[in-house]
Parts: sequence; structure tokens; C-alpha cells
Amino acid sequence: MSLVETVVEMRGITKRFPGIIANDNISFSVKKGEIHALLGENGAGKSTLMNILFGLYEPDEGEILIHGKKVRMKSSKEANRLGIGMVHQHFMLVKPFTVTENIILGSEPVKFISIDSKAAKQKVIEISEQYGLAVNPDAIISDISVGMEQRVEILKTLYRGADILIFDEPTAVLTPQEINELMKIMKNLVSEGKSIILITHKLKEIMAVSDNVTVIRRGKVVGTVQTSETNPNELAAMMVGKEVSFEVQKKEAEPKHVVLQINKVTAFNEKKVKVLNDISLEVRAGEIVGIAGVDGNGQSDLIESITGLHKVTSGKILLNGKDMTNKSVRTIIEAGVSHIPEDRHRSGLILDFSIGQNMVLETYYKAPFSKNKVINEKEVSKYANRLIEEYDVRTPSEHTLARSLSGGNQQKAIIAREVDKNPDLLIAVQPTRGVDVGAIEFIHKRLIEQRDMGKAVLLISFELDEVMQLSDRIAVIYEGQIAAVVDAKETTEKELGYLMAGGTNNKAGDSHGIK
Ligand SMILES: Nc1ncnc2c1ncn2[C@@H]1O[C@H](COP(=O)(O)OP(=O)(O)OP(=O)(O)O)[C@@H](O)[C@H]1O
Repeated sequence: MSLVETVVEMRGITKRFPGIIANDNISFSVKKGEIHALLGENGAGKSTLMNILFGLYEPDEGEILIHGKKVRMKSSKEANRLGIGMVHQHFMLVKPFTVTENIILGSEPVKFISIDSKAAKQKVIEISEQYGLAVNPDAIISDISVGMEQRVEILKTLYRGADILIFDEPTAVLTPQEINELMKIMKNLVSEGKSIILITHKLKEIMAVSDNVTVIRRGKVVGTVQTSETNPNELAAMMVGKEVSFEVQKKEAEPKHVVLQINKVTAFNEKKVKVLNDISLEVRAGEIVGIAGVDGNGQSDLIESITGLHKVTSGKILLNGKDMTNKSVRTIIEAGVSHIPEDRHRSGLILDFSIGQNMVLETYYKAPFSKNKVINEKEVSKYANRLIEEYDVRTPSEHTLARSLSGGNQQKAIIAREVDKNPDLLIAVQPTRGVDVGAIEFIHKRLIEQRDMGKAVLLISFELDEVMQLSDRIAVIYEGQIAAVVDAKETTEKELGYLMAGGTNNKAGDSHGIK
């Protein structure tokens, strides 16, 4: 018999939403001092289960025991009081405030004005030292990196006394180095007696840090396994219900004419800092060019410049030889550019529109969806249903609001819409962020298919593995410039890492930018 305390016990949890049983009689428990991974396909019901544990939803059936005591939570405040903290994927920090201010903000019952900020700062320093979470307590949030913001979120939960921490896809927004640091932090937390529930799609991370894994599929528990006794293939198969291939199969690229030509482009951000510095790059029909780089080296600015969201101050952007520099977003879309954006909530979907409406967000005004400025609902519905089917978007119907789809299914919907527009240039930014391994395989196949159909594909991903597997050529971006363009077949992770950190590569220097 194990003497380790069970800190969380969820018994027979059922939660229904219109048209779907998100959690179907789920039982799940977590022991003190363990990292318990929760794995499942997109829409499997992980976030729902955790939202229940965090007091955001009430289950329709089932019970929850925290430290052996039956509880009913009606809000996240109550969950906090019971020692449960959630580190969200989308950070909820107040940008102009300091780290300390953010940590103490909202930790009632004290009023903000009356808080002894010196004592609070001291407490923040103590907690950060105890768990190896180095932060500068006086730094302003808008000046710190994403990795640091996440530490502040973790500290916030610890400051409130959490001993059960839920991490919702914590590495999706981090660079590889930040991921390693987070793994260490998680280990520190459990060695100090905390318990962690980790939601992630990344099997590598599960294998590296977790003690146990519970897999759920379509709202039901498939099983719980000890991490040391399983492997990524078994986990993937448990999750998807069939074998998943991690290998990307593709034939040699046959690049043709230049579709996208970026010629000596320079751009500044709103703080007047030069973000693109005389950058040149080309993407041909029939090839995938991947961009590798540490976040913040100009990748977002580059994509925004190509798609008309960011003005450039000099240089030219040509599409099929036509000047698209500083043209409107609609002109660029009409010229044949599709864009799978980085942030699906901000720029990919209108969350309060139905999934069907989202499928025609950029084409609704054209035939067959509109005639004489009247939308033909039947055509929209037919089209949306075809995409939902083809791209396996799990939704009760096309009328369901985009907001209520799971994250991965929202992503599949955007991919469906952008790929189906039949573009000349497909820009895919973090296309598999937050999607499960089954869907990753599917999305990778679609991107290669686009390439083989003669499209130009520009891929940006912080997953180096993904860039290396999919790309034909890889452009390394560093401080707003293309540091090198290398052949994906010949390069190594080590070489890319070196270039991404600002190292120079003479071998690659020849193929720098436009040949
Ligand atoms: N508020 C809601 N209203 C209606 N349906 C919902 C709501 N929240 C979730 N669902 C549905 O419940 C199911 C489970 O979703 P959930 O977000 O829990 O999945 P998930 O496993 O976290 O997926 P992902 O990995 O894609 O984030 C999905 O079909 C989703 O569409």
C-alpha cells in the first residue's frame, strides 16, 4: 500500500455541453510530489476536466476530493483557497505593472493600497529562491520575456499558497532553452512537495519530466501508465487509438519560379526600433522554406510585412513579380497569399462567430457565398461542412461558436480555411501549436501536399524538429537579418542552434538571401 498522500481525487466526473459529452465518467487522481501528465487528442476533454478542478465549471455528475476531503467549488477563488493554482497558456498579467505588483494583485483580502509592498517583495524573493524561479521583482512586465512572464504566473500561484499546480500547455509559447528551464523548475517544485498536473501534447516533455500519464480519448479515460514503463509510440497510440507516424515522408522538392521575393526590406516597430534590417529572402513554387530563429528576432515583423499588417520603410516585397510592398491586407490575400497566423485567438478566428462563418471569413463576399451582397447560407453551410469533414474538425456542428471548440480544433479550422483557399503562397506560422500528434501528422501531410501541388510555403516554427523535417531550405533569422540559408537535408540541429545564437557560417554564407 502506498503511503503517499493523494492530493486530488476526481471520481466519476461527467460534464456535458450542447451536443457533446466533454467528460464521460472520468476518474483521475494525483499524488503528493508527482508530476502527472494529462494527455489526449484535441477536444478529448482535458481542459474541461481541469476547468472543473479549478472551479470554473461545475460537473454534472461526480465528486472531487482535495487532500481527502470532499469539496464543491463554484469559482477559481475557492479553488485557490483549497491550494489549487493554474498556470494558464495565455498569460493574464498587467503589462505596465512590476513583477511584484502582478504577483500580489488580486490576492485578497487586502486592498491593493494597503499592501505592505516591501514585505510582499521580500516574500516574492523568498519564494523565488526556494523554487529556483529567478525573477527581478522590480522589472516591468512589458520589458520581460515570455519565459519570465510565465515564471511570474507560477510565482503568483505559489504566493497564494498553491500546492497543486495545473500547467496548461506551458511550453507552447517557450523557446527550447526556456523549456529546459521550465522543466527544472517543475522538478524543483515537486521536490519541495508540490504536485503538478501537466497538460501537454509534447510526448518528449512528458517522457522527460512526468511520473505518471493519464490518457483520455473522446471524454473517457483510456488508462494511466507509469512514465518509466511506457514510450512515445505507445502513448501516441493510446491517445489516438491507432499507430502514429513521427516520420515525415516527402520526396525531393522540385522548386520552380520565385513566388515570394523579399528584397532588402527594412522596417521599424512602434518604439522606432529597427526590426527588419535590409532583409532578403525568396520562396519558390514547389518548396518549403522554413525560418528558424529565437523568438523576437524579426519573424513576426517579417510575416506582418508580407501580409500587409506592418509597413516597411524601404525595400520591396514581390509576389509572382508583382509589387505588394505596403499593400492592403485584402489586396495581398486576393493576390494569392494565405496565412495561418501565430495567435489564433487574436488574428485567426472571430471567437463569437460560428465555425461555419469563420470558414468564410476572407471569402464571404465572393461567389458562391454571396450574390448581390446577400450571403447564401446554404452555400456557406455546404462549404463549411466539407472542410469540417476533410480536416477532421471536431465540433457538434458548423453553427457551434468558434469559442467553444477545443484549442486544437480551432487550429485545424484555420488550417482548413487557409489551405482550401488554394493560395500561391502559404504562410504557416506555428501551424501545429497546441495540436495533438495525430493532427500534427495530418497537418504536416497537408503542408507537403501543398508544396507538391506547386505552392510556395513559408514556414515559421519554434519547433526546430518541425522546421528540419518539413523544410527544403532553412533560413536562419537573427536580429532582423537572414544570417544564413541552409539546405535542410545537410544541416544539423547543432548548426542551426549556433546560427540562431548569432554564430556565422561561411559555408552557408554563399547562399545568403537571394542567389
Ligand atoms: N464552454 C464550452 N461550450 C461548449 N462546448 C465546449 C465548451 N468547452 C469545451 N467544449 C467542448 O468539449 C470538448 C472537450 O474540449 P476540451 O477543451 O476540454 O478539449 P481538450 O482536450 O482540452 O482539447 P485541446 O487539446 O484541443 O485543447 C470539445 O468538443 C469542445 O468543443
